[in-house]
This record gives sequence, C-alpha cells and structure tokens, in this order.
Amino acid sequence: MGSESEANQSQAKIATPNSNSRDEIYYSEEYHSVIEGLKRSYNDKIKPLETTYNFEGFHSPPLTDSDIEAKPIVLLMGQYSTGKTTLIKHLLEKEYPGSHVGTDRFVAVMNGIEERVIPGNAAAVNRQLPFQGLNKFGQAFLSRFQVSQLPSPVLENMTFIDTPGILAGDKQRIDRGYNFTEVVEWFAERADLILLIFDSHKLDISNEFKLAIHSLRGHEEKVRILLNKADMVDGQQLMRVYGAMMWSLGKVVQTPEVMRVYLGSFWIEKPRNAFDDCRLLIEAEQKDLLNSLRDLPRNATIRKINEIVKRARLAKVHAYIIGHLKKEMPAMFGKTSKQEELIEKLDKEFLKIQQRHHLAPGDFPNLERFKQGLNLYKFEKFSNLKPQIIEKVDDALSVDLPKLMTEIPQGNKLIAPTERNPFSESPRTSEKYDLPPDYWDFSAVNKQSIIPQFNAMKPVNGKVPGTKIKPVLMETGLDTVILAKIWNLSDWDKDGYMDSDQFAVAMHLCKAVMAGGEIPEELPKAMIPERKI
Ligand SMILES: Nc1ncnc2c1ncn2[C@@H]1O[C@H](COP(=O)(O)OP(=O)(O)OP(=O)(O)O)[C@@H](O)[C@H]1O
Repeated sequence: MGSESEANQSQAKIATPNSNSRDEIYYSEEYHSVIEGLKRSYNDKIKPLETTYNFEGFHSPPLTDSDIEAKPIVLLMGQYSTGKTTLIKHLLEKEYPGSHVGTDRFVAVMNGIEERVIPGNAAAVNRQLPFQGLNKFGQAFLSRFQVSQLPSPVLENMTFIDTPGILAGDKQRIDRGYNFTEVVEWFAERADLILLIFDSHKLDISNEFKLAIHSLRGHEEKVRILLNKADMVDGQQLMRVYGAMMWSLGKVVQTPEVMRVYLGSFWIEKPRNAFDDCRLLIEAEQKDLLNSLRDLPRNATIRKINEIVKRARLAKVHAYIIGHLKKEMPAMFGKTSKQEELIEKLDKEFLKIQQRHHLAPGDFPNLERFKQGLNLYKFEKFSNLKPQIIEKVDDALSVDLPKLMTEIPQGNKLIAPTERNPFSESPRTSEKYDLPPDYWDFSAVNKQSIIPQFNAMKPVNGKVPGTKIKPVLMETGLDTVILAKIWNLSDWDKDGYMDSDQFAVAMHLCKAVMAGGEIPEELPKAMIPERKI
C-alpha cells in the first residue's frame, strides 16, 4: 500500500468525475500529421502557382504556416467566479502560467514548448501569433491581455481564451479603460466555440454581461451554455436554477431554448459539500460537452482542407486566365489597345478558357472585380502558362488532399478512405448500413461547420437559391440522383431556396451517404429544428 501522501497526489491528479471522457479530446497526433501534410502540399504544390500568377493581387495573400496551423479557439465568458479558469485547469490537468483567482485580463491559453507568459504588447506584434488585430484596441487593452503558453496535449488541438470575470452590481461601474464588448466581439468572430458559463450557486446576469451577450449576435451558432457548479445545489434547486437561468437569458437573447445548455461541475478536487443526487446526469452532460470540444479540431481540420481545395481550384483557374491573357498579347505593336479590348470582352475570354480547359464556371472570379484588378497591370508582364505548375496543383487536388481527408480521425477510429472521401468519383453503394437513430436528429447536425460555406454563397434574407447550392452539393462527388433526393428532403418548405438549417441538413445527409449509410425516404421530423415546424 502506498503512503497517504502518494495516494493524495494521485487523487489530486485524477480527482474528477470524468477523467476518461476528458481523454477523448487528446487527438493531437493524427491532426498534427494531417496539418503537416496540408502545409507540405500547399507550400510545395499550390503556393508556387499562386506566386507565379500573382494570386495575391487579385484574391488574397499566400497562406502562412501559422494560418494553416491555427488551432480552433474556445472563448469562455461568464460573470466573475463562475469557474472559467478552473474549467481550463480541469481540462489541462494543471494551471496555466500567470493564472489566478479573479482573472483581470484576457488570456489566450496556447500550446508552447515551455511554460511562459507573453505580455499583450509583445503578443500583438508577434507574427507567429494570431493576435496582431488586437493592436487596434490600444495600450489600455494590451496591458490587460496576455498569452500563456504551456505544453499540453489538449492545447495541441485548441486554444482557450479566458476572459476577465464580468462584474455585478456596483462593482461593474469600474472603468476598464477599453471597450470590453468590442474586444469580446473580436474574439467571438474568431472563435469556433463560445462557452457562456453560469454558476448554479449564484445566478447573476449583470448589465455588462448582458451587453457582452448582445455582442455575440450573429455568432449564436457557436454559443453553448454551461450551468457550472451544478453539484453545489441539490436536484430540486438545480431545476429551479435552470429555469431561472433560461428565464433571465430569455430577456437577453431572443431564443435561448435553441441554445445547447450543459450541466457540469468542473472542479479540481471535489468540494466536501458537493451534492451527489444528480451525479449521473451531471457526468453525462459533461461528457456531451467534452464531446463537442473533441469534435472541434476534427471540424476545423476538415474546414481547412476544404478551404484549401477551394483556393487551389480558384488559383488554377486564375493561372489559366493570366496565361491566356498573356498569350493573346501581340509581340510588338498595339499592346495597349489589345489589353483594353481583352478587358472589354473579358466575359467571352472567360468562356473560351472555361471550354478549352473544361473548368467549372463556379470556379471563375467575379467578372467586374477581376476587370478592375486587371487595370492595374500590364498583360505583357504576365507569366506564360506553365503546364508543370498546373500539374502540381492537379496532383494536390487529386492525390494529396483526398488522402489527407481520409486520414482525419472520426471519434475513436480512423475513417477508411472509401467511407468519407468527398473527392471520390462515386459513393460507396454496397454494404449499406443503418446509422444510429440519433443521427436523424437536428441536434446531431454540425451546423457550425457549414456556416462559412453557406455565407460564402452570399445568402439574401438568409436564403440561397438552388442554382448556387447545386455546385456545392456536386462537389461531394455524389450521384446526381442521390443529390436530387437529398435536395427534396432538405428543402422541406419546397421554395427552391435553402436557409442555413436546410443547407446543414443537406450536408448532413450527404455525409450519411458518404459514410455508406442509407438516407430515409421521408425526412424524420426531428431533423427539422423545432422553431421551424
Ligand atoms: N465546479 C466547482 N465547484 C465548486 N467550486 C468551484 C467549481 N469550479 C470553481 N470553483 C471555485 O469557484 C471560485 C472561482 O473559480 P475560478 O477562478 O475558476 O472562476 P473564474 O470564472 O475564472 O473567476 P474570475 O472570472 O473571477 O477569474 C474558486 O474558488 C474555485 O475554487
């Protein structure tokens, strides 16, 4: 038998209700190798084409390694003392450097080879860190910002933003010296998940917290609520607190009932006075929250690969356009008038390029904007079309990126190449299997992951027409008969348009087919968000 102090030490390390489920967010190895592969493929095969044909001048600057490596961000917000810092400590199984009770600053808790604190001023000018945009909030804010780095398997997959506890009552009138809600908005835009934390023991929504919640408008999809310290009250009180919290939230957000609420108690060492009557419920809820954290790196990695696929296709078309315009230029005289003529009838030139190289019209840039960009250059200075550079991009698109997609782990297993390769020619049609019943529930739809893609289609009044959705669904590589069925199921109000919920459901159905599952003949009612029935 070990000594008492040994026993206490090991207990301190694992004294949590759910250390096993916490392990589920340790997937660093697989994601790390996918991200490394993505950087290699982009730097070796896609970036040379971008630089040769000045993609930056017409679209956006080349991606840096830190753009590709950027980890999903989890923003934690709540009144003072609701347990934000303790939750981070629970997940990391240790304190982050510079943490203390009564956080008075924004802290980005990030992975690093050694423990260190980087003051806000230094962090905001460090090109290796994604915080240069914070300079606009000035010195008053930067002196209240820090980056805390430490080695941690969890931080290899995500970055946490700990925020100053929001004050209540008279104390909230203390002037922070910077615009708190604008800073929250800045982080909310960049976050992949926003966790609003409440204390079951001491429910409070101050005016400053209300303003901060208001500033999350437009990011509702990312917001999750945690009713923390849930074992500090008994079951009956917990029910009352839950109701009171939803009532208070209802006054701040219009539809709090659609936000996912988790119960939890993320302590380091179980307080002596903790109640045990809701233990199983709290454990199950915590597991759900950890699952949604676990999915973050996976979703972020898929999104990054998809973004690079889109970028590579756009860059390839860009190279064909630039090479074509260069080829059309006369060797000696009449360069200026030829350039003007080419710009004038650029739509016809686009059509020629599209037909000659069998390109998708959806990969072409906006005509008018491209014309404006062209006016800044002399076509004779453009590079000739170099087939070997294009071949490299084709290689990235047809070999590297599909392979990386297959290497992304799904839950506890790696995905077999045929199961969810969105680039494959045809879907896996044999070996159909039934997906679990909870797959057919809107709560299983990962809406957050489709939002960038949906917004890129420029919705009008929140809707996108079928003509714009079609090419996106076609990109899944699924058979058009199946896609037609998916469209019919997802466009449940049959108006020929999709809103973000419907598009998310369509993508969810596509994923089911790609994973070898059967899609239902009729859309299960649970797949339609309650507010839309
Ligand atoms: N699950 C829990 N059960 C009981 N007590 C808890 C729990 N989590 C945290 N606490 C206690 O609540 C207090 C505040 O915790 P913590 O510092 O993590 O909150 P915070 O939200 O980061 O606060 P601030 O915003 O003021 O920095 C600490 O005394 C901590 O021990």
